[in-house]
Amino acid sequence: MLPYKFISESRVGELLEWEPVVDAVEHALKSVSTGCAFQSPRVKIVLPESNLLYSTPGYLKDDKYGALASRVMTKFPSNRRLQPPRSALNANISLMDESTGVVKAIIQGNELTDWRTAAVSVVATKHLHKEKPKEILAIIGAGIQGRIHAIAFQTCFKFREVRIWNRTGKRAVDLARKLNHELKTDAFVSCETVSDCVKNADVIVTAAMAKEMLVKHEMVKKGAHINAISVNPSGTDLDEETYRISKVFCDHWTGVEHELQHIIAFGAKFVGQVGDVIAGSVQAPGAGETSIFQSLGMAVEDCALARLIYDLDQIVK
Ligand SMILES: NC(=O)C1=CN([C@@H]2O[C@H](COP(=O)(O)OP(=O)(O)OC[C@H]3O[C@@H](n4cnc5c(N)ncnc54)[C@H](OP(=O)(O)O)[C@@H]3O)[C@@H](O)[C@H]2O)C=CC1
Ligand SMILES: O=C(O)C1=NCCCC1
Repeated sequence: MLPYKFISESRVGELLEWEPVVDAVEHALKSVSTGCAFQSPRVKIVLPESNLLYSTPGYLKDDKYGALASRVMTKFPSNRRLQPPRSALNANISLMDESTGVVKAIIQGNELTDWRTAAVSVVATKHLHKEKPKEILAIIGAGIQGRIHAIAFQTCFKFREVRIWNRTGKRAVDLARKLNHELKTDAFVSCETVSDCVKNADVIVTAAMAKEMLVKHEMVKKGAHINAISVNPSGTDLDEETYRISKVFCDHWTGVEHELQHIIAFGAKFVGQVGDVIAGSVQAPGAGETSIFQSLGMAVEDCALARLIYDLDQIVK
């Protein structure tokens, strides 16, 4: 018998639903603005063959989603070429008792990472693109994050049209077809060019990990909101001018200082954390202002989800 609970990927998948996940990450995002988030910048170790090991410990002080947790994640990009292919990112979370520090659960963390990242983009869009049109969504990248963002956004906002572009075009075509079938809709369409995908979109998600700047400022509608998900110190999915002309928001300042110097060097001005807008200390972008949420991911988001999963595992049979 293990001295802690083990919660597998499949159990996590059974337990999660969008409404509570969005609520949990909204608490986590707000906590950075209210003194309830205790976390450090992400620790990253470069392994042979440029593989990566990340560690993100944190403590979220919150009645509903408070938790002490630490995530260990690896990024082995060549996993996608294995037979059968495996996810490039693999994560596990240890959840500790808040009064003793003793580990009470190990949670497999890939589903958690996918859901929380998409839910964070949903919350950023809700607060930074408030009362603005949400008719057309453009998704750049049909990998794991592209897919989960498509599902989360369609569940939470119901866009009239969800366009998907991917470097390997067939993956976008297949994803659009599969999602139309699974969600019983015809809203999902694939696009052959980035420009066709982004044109007139109200909201854009970039999750392509690209080395080239795929989205150019002239493609982006004035007043659109962009969720830039990719975490890539050597490149961005958006061009420099898009950063310069937009109001740029982050999840946490320490992450910006630590990991986003290349974007600051473009002349991007970070105006606040999403949590500052939720807490009311920074204004949301106005009508006609284009906004970017530059997502990095942070420990307190994992804390909130680990707590939600642990609590649900106790009550859902
Ligand atoms: N902000 C956060 O909290 C999180 C961020 N991430 C980041 O999100 C990004 C996507 O992750 P994930 O979906 O899991 O990865 P996947 O490996 O599942 O998908 C990668 C996607 O990027 C595309 N791509 C790779 N290289 C290029 C290129 N040079 N030009 C254009 N497209 C390219 C791939 O296209 P193709 O199919 O043609 O290969 C594919 O669509 C990563 O940068 C990851 O680090 C992930 C989790 C959390
Ligand atoms: O989920 C996170 O946090 C990630 N961190 C760095 C790389 C991509 C995912």
